[in-house]
Amino acid sequence: MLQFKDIITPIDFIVTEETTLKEAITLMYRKKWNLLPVTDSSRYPVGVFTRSSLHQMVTEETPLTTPIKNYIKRHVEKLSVNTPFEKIEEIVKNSKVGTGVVVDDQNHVVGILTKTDMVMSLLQTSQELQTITKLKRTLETAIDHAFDGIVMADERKVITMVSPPLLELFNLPIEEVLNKPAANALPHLQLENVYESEAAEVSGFLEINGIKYIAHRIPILEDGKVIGAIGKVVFRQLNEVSELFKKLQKAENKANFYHQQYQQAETAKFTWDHILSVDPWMEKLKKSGAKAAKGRSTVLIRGESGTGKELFAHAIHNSSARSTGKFIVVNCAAIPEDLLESEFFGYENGAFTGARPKGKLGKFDLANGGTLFLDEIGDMSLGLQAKLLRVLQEREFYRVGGTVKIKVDVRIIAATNRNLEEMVKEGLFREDLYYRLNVISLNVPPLRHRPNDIDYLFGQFMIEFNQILGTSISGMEARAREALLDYDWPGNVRELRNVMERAMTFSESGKIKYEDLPDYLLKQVPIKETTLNVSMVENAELEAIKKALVQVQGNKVQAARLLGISRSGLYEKIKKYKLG
Ligand SMILES: Nc1ncnc2c1ncn2[C@@H]1O[C@H](COP(=O)(O)OP(=O)(O)OP(=O)(O)O)[C@@H](O)[C@H]1O
Repeated sequence: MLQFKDIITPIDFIVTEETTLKEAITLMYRKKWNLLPVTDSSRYPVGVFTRSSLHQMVTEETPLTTPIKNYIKRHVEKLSVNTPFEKIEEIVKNSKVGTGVVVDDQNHVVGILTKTDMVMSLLQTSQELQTITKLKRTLETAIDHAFDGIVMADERKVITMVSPPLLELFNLPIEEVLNKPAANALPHLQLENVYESEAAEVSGFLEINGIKYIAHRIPILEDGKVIGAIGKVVFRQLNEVSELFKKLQKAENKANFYHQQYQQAETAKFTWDHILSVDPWMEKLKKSGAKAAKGRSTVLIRGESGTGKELFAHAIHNSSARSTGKFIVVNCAAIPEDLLESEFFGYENGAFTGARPKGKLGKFDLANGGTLFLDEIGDMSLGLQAKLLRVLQEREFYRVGGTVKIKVDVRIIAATNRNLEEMVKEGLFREDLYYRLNVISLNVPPLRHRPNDIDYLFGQFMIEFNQILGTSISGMEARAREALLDYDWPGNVRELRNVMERAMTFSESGKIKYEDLPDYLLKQVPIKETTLNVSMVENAELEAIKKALVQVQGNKVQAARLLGISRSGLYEKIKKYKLG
């Protein structure tokens, strides 16, 4: 009779509390395991080191030489090597973890047992079992609960069984797979190969939706004839551990890395294709931006923080005639007031104490022949506004402490999330500069006004973060999705991106769950715009009003003019639709 001990994966190493992070990663990577049993020197179990322990150490940037002892999970899911075989089905069904630690009679760790191990051994030893129905039921239970994807085909190369994780990975409904020829339903797996080769094989790394996977193809042989095939698709733990390993080696700092890279490189990294959206208004805005790019006029990009204003600036530069020139970013709010002038115009030798002896080039010099992106222009002091206006008018300037006029050919793109008109009224922003900058104005709508984008961006960021983080998240629970759609995203796309990154880092199950979302987001009382009972015509009207308000930054007089209705008419509608 088949026993547990016949199907476990034996261990040929000892991991103790003193094992270092580096050794643990190397082992997990080499063995392709998602759990290491930790023992004392006599092999008595003391805990387990899991994928999430590893994740935590990497995220905390723990040095590679650190012992793993403080990151071990002390609760060990133990299985006796003498467990009767009939209990397998029960264990597969009830165990919450995908991998158990196997101990012998003396409580020594002798191996580990994964659900996939069980399935594979059951398949290979099927002839030994007498009752076919029992085998089938056990097999189905195991397949349903296996962590990896499993598929079986019969002698006609038709699929007879498939596991849920595999369907999830390829995003296929079961009807399109079960009882269909393997070559049509799951062409990427190439299961049909083994009917000819009669030998088991393993694919290289394959990829779908940013998730890397490996396909094992195993022929089922009877009297030298292939009577079926089994495909095993390993993606979850393998992917995560190997990606983490690679990432650690490169000492890569995920998102920050990309951000710094594009900020420092002085080139515009993004094009129109990087501005992801399915919103018709955004599409229009991208077209207007592309048109504006062709000229040399100043462009003013407006919109709330995190809506993608900087992306627009990059894309304009990249699709302009000066795309081979530099793209220089200045965040007007981030530079201390007393340094702003020299940042912009540079300084001559010895212009002030502490200045470098050779002088310094300013952003206008650097951007010559290219584009200067002035982010947060609304935060610039009045004094500097006057100087900027002069450069924009005369296209020449003096360095700080300099006497020679410098001529430059720079295109200005400015961005702000502040209400410049109000600032002009309050005397905080120069009116003449406002008109100079506001030649072409693009108003990027906030995310809450483009609900279809919210859903679309989840999917796109999921693909991107699967690649960056090395995770294999294939979807989102309905409840989590609802919570995210209900939220009003004050931080716009930047916030959505961060929430996705966080949720994908914390997710343990291959799907983003409600619990993976930050608390502040769940506690917010949703804005119930959708509970308003409006007809289709009214809905169109509501949309038009919302768009007009976004376009003019909430200025109701301008919005009414844009819509061709009276101001009081607009106020009435705002009240009706509860927009105010
Ligand atoms: N449509 C979009 N598609 C993909 N990514 C986007 C989109 N809009 C914004 N992002 C991402 O959101 C983040 C914020 O974008 P960006 O810095 O361009 O916003 P911003 O409006 O300039 O913000 P701020 O006003 O705070 O400077 C970036 O990581 C950017 O890549």
